[in-house]
Amino acid sequence: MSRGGTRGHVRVRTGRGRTSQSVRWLERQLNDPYVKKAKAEGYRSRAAYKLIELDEKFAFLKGSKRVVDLGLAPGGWSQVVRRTCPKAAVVGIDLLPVDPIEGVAIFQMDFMDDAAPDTLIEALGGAPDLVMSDMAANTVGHPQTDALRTMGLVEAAFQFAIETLAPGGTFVSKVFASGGDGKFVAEMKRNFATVKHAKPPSSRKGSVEWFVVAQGFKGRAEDAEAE
Ligand SMILES: C[S@@+](CC[C@H](N)C(=O)[O-])C[C@H]1O[C@@H](n2cnc3c(N)ncnc32)[C@H](O)[C@@H]1O
Repeated sequence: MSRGGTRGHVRVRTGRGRTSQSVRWLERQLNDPYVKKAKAEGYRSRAAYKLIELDEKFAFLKGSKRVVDLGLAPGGWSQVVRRTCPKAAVVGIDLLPVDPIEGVAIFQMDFMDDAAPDTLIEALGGAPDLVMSDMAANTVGHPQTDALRTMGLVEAAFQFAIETLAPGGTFVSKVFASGGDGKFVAEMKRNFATVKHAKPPSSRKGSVEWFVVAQGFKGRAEDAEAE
């Protein structure tokens, strides 16, 4: 390993001078200021700063009482929620195992499993006021397929949000490119008072990820009829 260039960036060299994909990933991690910041501040992932920056812009975390974290591994977003709202009940789900986080009920299961929504809501003990999804499908290296697979997760997360959120609640989700087709955006606008897209500074420029922040859930018609 040697230091190259005038900025003191770490360069990782492979034996034959060929830079493999994993070496490029390692080089990027070593040089990433958000990775260093996360380590210094005790966050498990640089992703934590995406939520922090979105909250600085849209102010949805403070006052949250029940929060769902979809695709939580390794746990940066849940840590941010717990630090901002220490009294909030938080439930998270991921395909991967996650080390315990105080105050967070963690489920290792597929969110697409039919039992997932009820499992999460039962553990939360009531309607969430914030549903967050940072889920991303494993990439297969074909950009259009990768985007479609992740948008499938986004749509499932959105469906879950509108079926479970308390009125006035917030849905925050990673989306690919500009956030799906016009029909999907229209559906979000029909259900929330405001729908905004943002790319926080910590989201890598080369990444096609964006975030949608939908605030002021209008509630379900059937709930209004039941009152
Ligand atoms: C970008 S990471 C989340 C990072 C996290 N927000 C943090 O702050 O540490 C995306 C996660 O989505 C999870 N994921 C993808 N598909 C899923 C599914 N069907 N059910 C549950 N989790 C899923 C992946 O396993 C991965 O851990």
